[in-house]
Amino acid sequence: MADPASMPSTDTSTRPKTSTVATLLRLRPYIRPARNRLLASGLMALLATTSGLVLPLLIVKIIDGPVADGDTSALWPWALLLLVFGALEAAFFWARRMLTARALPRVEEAMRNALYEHLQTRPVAFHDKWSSGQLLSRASRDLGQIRMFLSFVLIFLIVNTATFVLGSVILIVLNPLLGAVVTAVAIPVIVLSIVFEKRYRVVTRRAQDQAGDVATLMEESVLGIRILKAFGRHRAMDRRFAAQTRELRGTEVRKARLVGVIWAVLIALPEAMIAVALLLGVRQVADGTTTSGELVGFFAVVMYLRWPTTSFGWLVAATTDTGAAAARYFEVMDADGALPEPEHPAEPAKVTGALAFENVHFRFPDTPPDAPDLLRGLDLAVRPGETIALVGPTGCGKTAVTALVPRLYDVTGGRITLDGTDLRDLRLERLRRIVAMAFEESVLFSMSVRENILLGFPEGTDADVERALAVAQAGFVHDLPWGLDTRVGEEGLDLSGGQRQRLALARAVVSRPAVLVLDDPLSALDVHTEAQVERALRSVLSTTTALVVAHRPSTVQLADRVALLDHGRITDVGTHDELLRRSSAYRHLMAADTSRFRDLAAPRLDREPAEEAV
Ligand SMILES: Nc1ncnc2c1ncn2[C@@H]1O[C@H](COP(=O)(O)OP(=O)(O)OP(=O)(O)O)[C@@H](O)[C@H]1O
Repeated sequence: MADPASMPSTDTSTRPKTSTVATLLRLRPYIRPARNRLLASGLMALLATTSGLVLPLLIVKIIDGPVADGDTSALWPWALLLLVFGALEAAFFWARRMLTARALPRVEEAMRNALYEHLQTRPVAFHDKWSSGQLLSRASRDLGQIRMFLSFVLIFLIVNTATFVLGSVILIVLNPLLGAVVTAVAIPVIVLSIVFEKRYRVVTRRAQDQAGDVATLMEESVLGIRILKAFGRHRAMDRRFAAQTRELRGTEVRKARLVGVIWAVLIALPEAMIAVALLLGVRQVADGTTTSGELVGFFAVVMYLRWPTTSFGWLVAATTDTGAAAARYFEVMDADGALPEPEHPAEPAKVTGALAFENVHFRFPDTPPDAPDLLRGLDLAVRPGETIALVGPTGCGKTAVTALVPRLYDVTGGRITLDGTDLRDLRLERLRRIVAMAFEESVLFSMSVRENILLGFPEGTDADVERALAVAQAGFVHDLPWGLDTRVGEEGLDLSGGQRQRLALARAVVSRPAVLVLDDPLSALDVHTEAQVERALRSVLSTTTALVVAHRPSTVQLADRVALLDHGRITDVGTHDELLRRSSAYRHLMAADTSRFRDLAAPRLDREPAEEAV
């Protein structure tokens, strides 16, 4: 469970303040494969702008030449040139788009794949801390923003700046005084953009985080829709969702206001400068210090520079949005804490399955410093082929103990050994092939039944699958519309809790693992199906070392011995009967179910198991 204080939150005040440029520069490794295309695309954009800038110069020539002389026949070559440069501008723009059209989705794909791989390799502790909505919004919205920036904003930022510089040079050459007046606009534009970027950065980051929170709530509400409906809470959730979207809207409006202000200023400033230049220019024509052709040409260039100038505010905003999106992306990518792999991994030739917990201490990473460890010197030895039931009061750490065996978490003290080898000396991949797990909550993926069962054992055959199905008493899959090929999981056929649990059990046993860890794996089964599964499971457990979290006496029956977990330690180990005799704590735990347990000691299997709805 994540501690709210340590959750990635929408509070932007505590984050390291890396500049937008520094953050964007971190995109370089991803852009590298598309670098040549991006450069070529930038070149095309520059050529397009240069071709466009030639057009006003041609107009000067036409007005001062054929138009002033009244020589219509001399007009044609100029008109043709106008056409050629106009066509060139269009062709270069087309080439620019084509160059980035294929390359940039690849950059986005590479970044998304890197993020996915990173998430897959992060330890469970990382996922405890991050909400799925925040991760989803980073993988979708933020990466989309980065692609938009690379395909459009970055190029125009460079090209518009280059156009402005080139255009300013032309203006100053055409008319130094008017050119100086018009290009002086760059100074307030730059100053205002810097001020704007600083303020906008905070707001855009807040908006992106709030969008992530909205995604989280949306996802939780969709996944938990049955619970919300059953408890009649959908209206309350509506209100909560509306409150979050209202907050997001407020931030978006603030963003829009900031953009509106800078946009208005960046339009008004050049217009004011143009008005001043126009007055001065008309006087110059009247004085005869410039020709009307030169004045028209000058203003044609000025008009050409309007978009690069006015778009600057929008481009700065989009760049800042992207800086914040990239920061959010790298926040996830920078999160480390991966379980360390051994430098010199042990390579046991044969695994017998002797599992030993030696003075194990454990606390979840986000446990407050003043809270005691969850496991406080736990000792337990499981012999090869033995099944131990782990029993204890709710919340005492049984699930935590099981999670330590496949190293979903690492012990914080002591060690766990397999055939005498510290688990941390085995490569994770090797360890997770030795240890198979079935959790109480059985998650199935949107894949076929076969793929779900062979998830951790892809080389398994249909015979392996059939054997696992028999152990898990999951023959019902053959009655599904497409048998083993039926798609289940979120996008597939809905299965009952008991059916899911049996598939999860089949997934755990299919590879005949040396060590089997089962966290209350039969909790969703009716008593008769449970008894059948137990009978079939016994054959597997006779050859496998197993640790089984048991809440019900019927599950305890599977075990050779029972370990009682209390206050972070194993307080007693023995057979069920021994513990019933000597441990009042155990008797207390089992009391509620003892009568049922006695019944199950000789289960009546002559009746048909209750049917579970598909
Ligand atoms: N990811 C986590 N981060 C922090 N604390 C956690 C996390 N998971 C569980 N806990 C806490 O650790 C304690 C032990 O949890 P655990 O699930 O191991 O207990 P359990 O004995 O399996 O309980 P139950 O019998 O109810 O399944 C609980 O107090 C729980 O709130």
